[in-house]
Amino acid sequence: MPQLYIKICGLSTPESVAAAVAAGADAVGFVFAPGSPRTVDAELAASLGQAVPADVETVGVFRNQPLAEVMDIATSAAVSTVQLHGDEPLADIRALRDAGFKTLRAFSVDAFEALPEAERLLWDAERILIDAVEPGAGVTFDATNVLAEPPAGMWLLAGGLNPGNVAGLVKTLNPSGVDVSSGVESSRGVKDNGLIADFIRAARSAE
Ligand SMILES: O=C(O)c1ccccc1NCC(=O)[C@H](O)[C@H](O)COP(=O)(O)O
Repeated sequence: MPQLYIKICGLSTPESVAAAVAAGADAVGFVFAPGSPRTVDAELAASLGQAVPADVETVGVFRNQPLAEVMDIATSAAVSTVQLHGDEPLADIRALRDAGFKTLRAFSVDAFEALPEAERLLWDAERILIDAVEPGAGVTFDATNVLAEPPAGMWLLAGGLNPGNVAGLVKTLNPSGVDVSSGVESSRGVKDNGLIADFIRAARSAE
């Protein structure tokens, strides 16, 4: 079975990027969606990304921004992967892949459950992330329905994960990976390097 994919999101300092890489993260996320306490600009992300080894993905997180703006920022920041966290269509994901980016499409659990069967089958071929309704808020959601009908392809679980609950949720829901932001912070938007290491250790203990 492939190793659990672990993404640490919302990084904005060289220290937290180094902590995530040293602890064995598979991906580090930079938020480009406006209005978040974690928002960084392309220049800062590009400089943070220089310390990231090639086998660790650098993920730019966007929400309902025009595709041209996403391409422009992702290119300037030199991220390997684009995560779309709004209502973006499959066509945007395909355009980004054609442009050379790896992709990750986030759905709130509500939006995922509301997808018509035919559309859900299309998304099964993509890497997707199932999140709480408000991204980056550290809130968990009722996973009963996800458990009843989990995505068939590669999918990450997010939403209120922390070092104390991640192992249990991985064992119960069996996602391909996990994504965390608030649960590894000492205060909103401020990463705690000890919690980052604790989270990755706890997640790996469930494999
Ligand atoms: O982190 C944000 O502030 C954010 C803002 C706008 C869109 C997406 C955002 N984060 C996306 C993530 O990938 C988070 O890691 C994910 O929502 C989990 O967050 P949390 O519940 O805080 O662990």
